[in-house]
Parts: sequence; structure tokens; C-alpha cells
Amino acid sequence: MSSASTHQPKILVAVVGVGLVGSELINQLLSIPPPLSPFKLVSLTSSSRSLFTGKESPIGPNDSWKSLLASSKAPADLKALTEQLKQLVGEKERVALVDNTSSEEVAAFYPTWLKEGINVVTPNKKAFSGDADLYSKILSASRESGAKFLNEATVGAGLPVIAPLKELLATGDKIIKIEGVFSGTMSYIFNNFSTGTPEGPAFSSVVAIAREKGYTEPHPADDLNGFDVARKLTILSRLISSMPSGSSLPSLQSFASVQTASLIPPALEGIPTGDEFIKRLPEFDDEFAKLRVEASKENKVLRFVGVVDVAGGQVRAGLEKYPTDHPFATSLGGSDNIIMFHTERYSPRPLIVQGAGAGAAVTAMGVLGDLLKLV
Ligand SMILES: NC(=O)C1=CN([C@@H]2O[C@H](COP(=O)(O)OP(=O)(O)OC[C@H]3O[C@@H](n4cnc5c(N)ncnc54)[C@H](OP(=O)(O)O)[C@@H]3O)[C@@H](O)[C@H]2O)C=CC1
Ligand SMILES: N[C@@H](CC=O)C(=O)O
Ligand code: NA
Repeated sequence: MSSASTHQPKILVAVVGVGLVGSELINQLLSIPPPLSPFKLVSLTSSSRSLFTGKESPIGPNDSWKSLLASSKAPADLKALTEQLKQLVGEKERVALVDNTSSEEVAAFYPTWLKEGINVVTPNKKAFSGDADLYSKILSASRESGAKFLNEATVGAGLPVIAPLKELLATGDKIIKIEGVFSGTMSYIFNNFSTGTPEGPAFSSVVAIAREKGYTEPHPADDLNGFDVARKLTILSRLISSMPSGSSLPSLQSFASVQTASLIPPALEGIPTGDEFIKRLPEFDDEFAKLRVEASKENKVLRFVGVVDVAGGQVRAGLEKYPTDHPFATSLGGSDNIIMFHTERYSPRPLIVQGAGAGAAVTAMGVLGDLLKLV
């Protein structure tokens, strides 16, 4: 085989989190024919178990990775994993850890991994939208060791959002405003719930379907409270604020600093499990139906949008009404995200990115795309 990848040491990949996105990522990664693949899958960690094979006997496409992991006796242990991966980082070997969880505990390990020269690739928003201190530790650890952190799938899932934003900024364009529908869940919910007519499906029923389709966060309240959108806006804002032209943006201590209008009825705040939350939601269907009637009286639809207004120095997320002929009303379907970049160059017409913004296949594609950037 004359592929360049056969002449370069393969990137050793450890996957943490084997849920919806994690499983799909492993399947996509293992479907690259081994001689052509630039990767060796050397470790898997679920919330309870871990499997470490080392680079001499990586997990291959013919292995049943689920059975291998299920039969492993080793408990999940991120400190032990760090020690194992440290041994693999060498002059020629490169190691990438893929975090497919939504765990803060896993996110807190990024500075350690990066310092050890382990690249971090992830769709998990927690680290980049959480406490500013963790974010700055991630930046400095990456600078110190040269290991990269890549998080394209944190915003718009597989859609190119982070990469074009970085390119706009790096080439000297100035961002005026980014606005759009950033949540696949909220998009699915309102594309189906609010179509401009006073009638339609019950709010709780479309939320339940969005969950079944794999669009929601592990706990759907994390979508409905607007925090998922606030996290995505924080990730974009922090990239913009790193440039002098973004200095008018407020410096966000965390996603909680974003002005966010939650859709969670107060009585459902703090419900610990997603199942219970979904069970109680029908109690509030009438309240949501009223919002739909009000919007339809104005010939409008409801959409949950996010805005990073650089010129106005504001970052906000909330439910808005749009005329039935607005692109947010006419051009979105399924879990579509639409992201409009208004910049000095892309003005008066914005650069627009649109397509499925949630779901296992497209999210895993975004993660695998980031892994391929390391090659
Ligand atoms: N689904 C989507 O469309 C998108 C998801 N994302 C992000 O991708 C990530 C994964 O989402 P998704 O796959 O849908 O969620 P899932 O709940 O299906 O998967 C998350 C997995 O992480 C595991 N996990 C939790 N804590 C740990 C830990 N400490 N160590 C190892 N594994 C752990 C859970 O294991 P267990 O089941 O045993 O608890 C679970 O299987 C999230 O951060 C989400 O925000 C981003 C874009 C789109
Ligand atoms: N729950 C999120 C998943 C992607 O980030 C969404 O609905 O957009
Ligand atoms: Na993306």
C-alpha cells in the first residue's frame, strides 16, 4: 500500500464515553480500512469499565468492541488511563483522547492530558464553556506542550462552525454579530411545534421525540433551560474575545453569564432524571400552547435563537417570534441549525452555515473530522 499513512506512525486513540456519539464514533473510525487508517484504537472507557490494549494489539474492525469492553475487569479510572497514555507519548507516537461524555469530571482532566502531550478531541462543551479558570488552564497547557484540543462538534455538531470562525478571525476579518438557531433539540421542537398556525402537536410530545431521536443532552432539561445554547455561545464568544476586535464582548466567567431565557417551568426545575422530567412535562402543555396561539395571531412562529452581538457587546439566548416568511421559519427542518456570521467582509449578506445540528452520525463525523486534522 503506498498510502502516506503507512509511512507515518499511527495516531493512538483512546475513547472515553461510549454512548450514542461515542459508539458511532468508534464505528466510523473502525470503518476506515486498517491499511489506510491513520489511527490505532488502543483504549475504551465507559462510565464503569475500561479496556486498554496498547499499540501492539489495537482494537480492529473485526473485533466486537462492545463485548471486549463489557468483559473487561478493569474499572473506569481516568488517573490510570492518564498513566497508560503517558507511556505511549513518544518522539514519534502521537496520542489523542476523545471525550464523548458530557462529564465535568472528564473535562477537568484536559489540562493534565494536554500537559502530557496528549491531544484532546471532543464534542463535550463543558470545559470550553465552564469556568474561565479551566479554560485558561487548557489554553496554557496546550501552548506549553504543543498538544492540540479540537472541539468542532461542540457547536453545530458536524457542521463547520468553529473552523470557519477561527479562519475568519485568523485572516483579519472582524465579527460584527453571529446569530442563529444553535440547538438541534430546540430546532426540532419548534420546527414541529410552531408552524404559524394556532394548532399543532403537544409541546411535551415533540420534546419526547427529540429525545428519542438522540438530539437532546443526556438530561433534556439541559436543552430546554437554554444552557446548551448558552454554552455554545460562550465557546464562540471566547474565540472572538481572544482577538483585539472582540474586546467589546463581555468576558464571560462561564456560560452562566450569558443572558438566557429558560423554558423550564419553575415546578420542573431541578428534577434529577430525564425520565421523570419527560413524564411531568405534559402538565405544562397548555402554557406552551398559549405561546403558539399568541405567535400565530401575529403571523409568526416561535424559534429559540442565540446571538453573539460583538458590536452591541451582548451575548444572549431566548425564545423569539419570527414572521412566517423569515428564513428561521421557512428553511429549517429536522434538527437543523442555522448560523449566520455577519462580519466586516460578509456584509451586508452574512456567511450562512445550515444543516443537521444534532444526532449521532453527524456529531461523530465532526469528531472524526477533528481527529483527521491531527494527521
Ligand atoms: N447527541 C448529539 O446530537 C450531540 C451530542 N454532543 C455532545 O456529545 C457528548 C455525548 O453525547 P451523547 O452521546 O448524545 O450522550 P450519551 O448520554 O448517549 O453518552 C454519554 C456517555 O458518557 C458516559 N460517561 C459519563 N461519564 C463518564 C465518565 N466519567 N467516564 C466514561 N464515560 C462516561 C455515559 O456512560 P453511562 O451510559 O454508563 O452513564 C454515556 O454512555 C455530550 O457532551 C453532548 O453534549 C454534541 C453535539 C451533538
Ligand atoms: N443537545 C444538543 C446536542 C448538540 O450539541 C442540541 O440539541 O443541539
Ligand atoms: Na461544528
